[in-house]
Amino acid sequence: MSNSLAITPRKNFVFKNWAGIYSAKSQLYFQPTSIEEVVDIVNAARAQNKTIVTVGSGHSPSDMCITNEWLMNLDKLNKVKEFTEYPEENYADVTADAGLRVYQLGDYLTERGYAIQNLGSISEQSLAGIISTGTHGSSPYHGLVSSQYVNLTIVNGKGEVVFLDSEHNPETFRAAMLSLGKIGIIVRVTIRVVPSFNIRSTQEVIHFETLLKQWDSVWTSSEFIRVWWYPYSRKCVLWRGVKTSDPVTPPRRSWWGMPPFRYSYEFLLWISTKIYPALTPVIERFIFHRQYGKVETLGKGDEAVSTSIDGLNMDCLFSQFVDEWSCPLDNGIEVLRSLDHSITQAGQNKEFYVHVPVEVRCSNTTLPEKKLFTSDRTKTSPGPVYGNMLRPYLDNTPSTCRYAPLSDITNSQLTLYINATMYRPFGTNSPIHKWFTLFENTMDAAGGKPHWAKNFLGSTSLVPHPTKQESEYGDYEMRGMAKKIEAWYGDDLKSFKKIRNEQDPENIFVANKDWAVRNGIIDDKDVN
Ligand SMILES: Cc1cc2nc3c(=O)[nH]c(=O)nc-3n(C[C@H](O)[C@H](O)[C@H](O)COP(=O)(O)OP(=O)(O)OC[C@H]3O[C@@H](n4cnc5c(N)ncnc54)[C@H](O)[C@@H]3O)c2cc1C
Ligand SMILES: O=C1O[C@H](CO)C(O)=C1O
Repeated sequence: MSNSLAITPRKNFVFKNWAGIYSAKSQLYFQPTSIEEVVDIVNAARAQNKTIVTVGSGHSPSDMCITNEWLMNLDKLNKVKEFTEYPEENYADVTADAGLRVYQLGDYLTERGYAIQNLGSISEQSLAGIISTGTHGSSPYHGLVSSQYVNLTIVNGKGEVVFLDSEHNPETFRAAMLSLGKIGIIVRVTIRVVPSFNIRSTQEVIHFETLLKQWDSVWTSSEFIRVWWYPYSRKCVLWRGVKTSDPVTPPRRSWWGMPPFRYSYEFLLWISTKIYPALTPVIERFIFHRQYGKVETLGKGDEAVSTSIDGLNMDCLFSQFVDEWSCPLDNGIEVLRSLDHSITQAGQNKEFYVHVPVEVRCSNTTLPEKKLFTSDRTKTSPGPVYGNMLRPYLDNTPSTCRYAPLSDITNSQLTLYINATMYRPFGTNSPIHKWFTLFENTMDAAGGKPHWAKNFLGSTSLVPHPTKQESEYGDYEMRGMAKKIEAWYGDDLKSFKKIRNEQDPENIFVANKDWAVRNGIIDDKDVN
């Protein structure tokens, strides 16, 4: 085991996450340029009894990447290594260093006529980070982004380079596909990609009640679909997209996309947060009308054609807290009615106000038993070409949904995601505790679980040994959900922990221990 290093780390580097909520000064900050350097750093950490957090693009909203010990980032391990086309099968596999960002891979693939199959709202993430917390987009056909990954190479806590796929170490592959950085450092990935496609989307303004009335059919009406809910306006924006080979059209006009109006919106949010919270519903209605107009447009929404990345990504506006949960889509009407009622009541009682949009999305994380036939696919064929058909142990979506072929998909196959966003105008905090607690209780009662990356709060009653009283926590401070997480994930969590202990017996990756213990991923006794 080596104690000296060829790579020179930076000292006292301060990491701040994208939202700017959390920051920490690490003792040493490494940006390795090769897998060999990653191995050397892990071995040096073992020799010096240090822990390592690997951070991707730092887009996780929570404090999960916060550490005062060693911090690693793979922005300099970012080359495409191999690109293999399978023309008979109508897909290609691309192997790249895990520090490459999603948008960088997108650019590489566009030049070769290929595209990533499905994405979330942004493309800033690293290829390792995007799978490590269970990132998803919104589609009745596609699941977690990790379902597009064919294999991973990790450097584990013993300094070993381990190749993982469905045949080699499938159980470790399941753990590493959603690992929260706790199984090993992902250094290389292979992703299955499809011929490039554009997306023809329609954007309709609909009444909230229309969404609920159409619940049974709307989610399966398009390959890509998402809803932005504006509770005080009682309106939703229904965005639906299909693959097309048609050329890109000019982008939709965006009121808040223009700098003076964007600033005005943020300023109004600041006033409502700091001076007069009861203005929040008025501001929501004002900006909704500016951005989307006053007229309902069901069936006559405005159309646009964009590249796949532009179509799937969105303008996420300002620094924000986000609390996102999944639950069975079948429970959606009940959930939305309950949230709608609570938001209205809270506003009337001046208890709390919410920011918008509340994002309502779906995914299909069911998996077929056999590889799908792909030889007859065209550039615009809907649905996934799976990279693997294994469910990550820590997949937070309902495990009871069963696979059905595309033509037979109904709401029962689908996961509902609801994302509660609270902006931080000009980087200042908004109160979130009352809203997020109500949101979490509602989603929990609907059979939900939190997205691992986000600012879920939990409660001291859910943490075995809370270090503070409830009253000592800050408004937005995560209390943790260990007891719930243990109950929800059961044997899957036990398997994850067993594999974690095998891959990282010296606890090199138990750096942000507080986050992991308060959420039941690590047992306190194992790391003391
Ligand atoms: C504006 C915005 C929009 C978003 N939109 C969506 C969305 O639409 N859908 C969705 O599901 N999520 C969304 N997210 C969440 C985001 O996709 C996840 O937080 C994702 O994990 C971030 O990737 P990253 O590269 O920034 O990873 P980081 O946030 O840096 O790290 C996340 C986790 O991955 C681990 N990790 C990073 N690199 C490695 C590595 N090489 N090896 C092992 N572990 C590693 C870290 O240790 C950490 O546990 C959004 C976030 C923001 C801020
Ligand atoms: O975490 C997320 O942020 C955006 C919303 O602004 C999004 O879609 C997430 O998911």
